[in-house]
Amino acid sequence: MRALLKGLGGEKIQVKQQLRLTYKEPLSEAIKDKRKTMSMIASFYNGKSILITGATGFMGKVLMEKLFRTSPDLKVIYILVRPKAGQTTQQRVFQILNSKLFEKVKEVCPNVHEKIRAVYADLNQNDFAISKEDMQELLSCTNIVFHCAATVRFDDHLRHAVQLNVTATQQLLLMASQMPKLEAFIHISTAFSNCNLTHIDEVIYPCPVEPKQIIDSMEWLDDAIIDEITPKLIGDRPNTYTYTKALGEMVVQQESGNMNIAIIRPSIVGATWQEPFPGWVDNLNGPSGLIIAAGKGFLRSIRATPMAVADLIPVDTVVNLTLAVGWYTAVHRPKSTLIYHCTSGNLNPCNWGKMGFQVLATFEKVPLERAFRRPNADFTTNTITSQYWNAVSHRAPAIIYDFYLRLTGRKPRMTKVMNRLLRNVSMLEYFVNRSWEWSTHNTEMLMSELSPEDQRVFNFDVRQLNWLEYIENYVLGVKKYLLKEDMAGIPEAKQHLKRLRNIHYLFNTALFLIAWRLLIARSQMARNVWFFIVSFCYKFLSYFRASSTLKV
Ligand SMILES: CCCCCCCCCCCCCCCCCCCCCCCCCC(=O)SCCNC(=O)CCNC(=O)[C@H](O)C(C)(C)COP(=O)(O)OP(=O)(O)OC[C@H]1O[C@@H](n2cnc3c(N)ncnc32)[C@H](O)[C@@H]1OP(=O)(O)O
Ligand SMILES: NC(=O)C1=CN([C@@H]2O[C@H](COP(=O)(O)OP(=O)(O)OC[C@H]3O[C@@H](n4cnc5c(N)ncnc54)[C@H](OP(=O)(O)O)[C@@H]3O)[C@@H](O)[C@H]2O)C=CC1
Repeated sequence: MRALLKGLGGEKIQVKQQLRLTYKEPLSEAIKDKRKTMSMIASFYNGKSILITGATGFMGKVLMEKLFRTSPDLKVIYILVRPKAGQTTQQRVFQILNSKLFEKVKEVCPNVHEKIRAVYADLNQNDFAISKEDMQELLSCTNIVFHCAATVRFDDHLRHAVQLNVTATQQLLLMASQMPKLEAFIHISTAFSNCNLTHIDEVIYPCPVEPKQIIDSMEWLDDAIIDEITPKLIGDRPNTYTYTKALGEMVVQQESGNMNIAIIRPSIVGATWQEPFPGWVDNLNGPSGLIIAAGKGFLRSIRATPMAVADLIPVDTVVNLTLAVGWYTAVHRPKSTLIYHCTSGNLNPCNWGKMGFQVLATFEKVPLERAFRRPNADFTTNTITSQYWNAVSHRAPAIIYDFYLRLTGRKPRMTKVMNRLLRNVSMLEYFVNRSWEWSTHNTEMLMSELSPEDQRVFNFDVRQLNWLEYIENYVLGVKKYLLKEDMAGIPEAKQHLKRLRNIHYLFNTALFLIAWRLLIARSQMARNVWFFIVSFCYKFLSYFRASSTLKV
């Protein structure tokens, strides 16, 4: 019962008073009734002080938005922000609050700017470079911590990846352990932290070298030695990102003390499915960059296994699960650190073939503006054909285009762009040629613990996801929110694609004629074939003309 009342959070006192005044029936019945009509999770966050790291990131923004929209009476959200790209922390917050993503929030929570407190912090620094006063406030007031900040770059130097994904996590846990009002600490990891395995359970798998040893060694090893030992340390993982996220989980386990901690492991996080509106996305990570590259006609072929599971998960689904986990961890206080897989493959699988097909089908209807070539990408499954297509469909057109730019007195750039794209694609290939299985017992258990209202408001049931619709909205979202293209430009974009098609036909015909001309100039055999074809056509035409004259 206490847990239940705690779960009612901000409305706790109000509900108690109401019950005392009006009812004489047992409390449990009344609360059961209340459960049916109100969101326990939403009311839990009302009145709370919440600390979010990584709030300026893709997932962090959606997390804040949902919190403000569903729990407008929350006390404050502290966000750890650093200045970036010439913007102060305040300017960055201002920009986020004034973005399209936050339009609905402003209606529900008009004083949102008063409830968000940007704390200057750099997670790469000691004590995060947080001022003494700010630190004091954070330590004494915080109820819930959501740790989303990370470096998600696959090619990050091990030193930097360890600093952010391991050391900063350790420091944040140390901070959290000094928060007297802390109710839950939620750590966002990745489903790919153990991508060296094919079946992944909801447990922490230890890495051979202890995180503490890695953290210590990063302090005295120089970059050259780190570069040399990196492949040995990461072992059969594909990059420093997945390796350091696995170390981060070990740190969480080791430093958990008696805090209520949970770990969430999302798979490939994509655009929003439903909330606050479908298709919202604002960065190039995961599939988004490749969707643009395909839509603009740069990407024509990718080495991928069409039948491999595309374990995409919409960002709003991840956020709903995260908030439900925050509530459950604080209210039910599980004895051990629970791990929640936020994946789609085992409940509602989609494969890369289906996804690629739907991406191209959407571009047929809604093309991107100023494409380099027509969107016409395909999957290849082996390295040799992939290299062939890279040469023919990627590098050759780039070289020809650069030649054209030079001829017209402009600076060549396409070869550089193409090389960068191919490098990026090669880093993602590991993930599109394999399938994984994640067990989801904890996530399913949590779903069954939610009231019908919570299941609706904090929906993380991916079985309800219609992939074709989702992918179409994703592509539209990439066009609208990421590339900021106007839908009014679609007829012009279609016209541009028609021109590109005509140029393509013209180019191919010219290429064929030139090749043929060169061939017949050099080979007697080609000349004989040519004369045979010409005389055959001539005879056929003469016969056709003669027979049609006879009929008349
Ligand atoms: C049958 C028909 C078939 C048809 C077929 C059709 C096929 C066609 C259909 C195609 C779709 C279907 C297939 C999809 C496959 C998807 C696979 C996804 C797998 C993902 C697995 C993820 C698993 C793990 C999940 C996780 O747990 S991890 C989270 C995910 N993590 C990542 O996904 C990081 C990856 N990326 C990097 O690691 C770095 O990106 C790196 C790569 C090193 C590059 O690095 P670099 O070359 O430096 O390039 P960028 O830094 O990206 O920047 C470059 C420039 O863009 C700029 N720019 C960066 N941002 C932004 C931003 N916001 N806004 C604006 N600009 C930005 C930046 O300013 C810079 O501009 P500039 O400075 O040049 O002016
Ligand atoms: N996106 C995905 O596909 C997946 C993501 N995840 C996990 O989800 C979490 C969030 O990812 P996502 O939102 O996509 O990532 P983003 O790259 O969009 O966001 C990363 C956040 O971390 C912050 N950050 C990075 N370095 C520092 C620093 N030195 N000091 C302060 N803040 C810093 C960034 O701040 P700034 O804006 O200043 O750079 C940003 O707010 C991560 O833990 C990631 O591992 C897990 C699975 C898949």
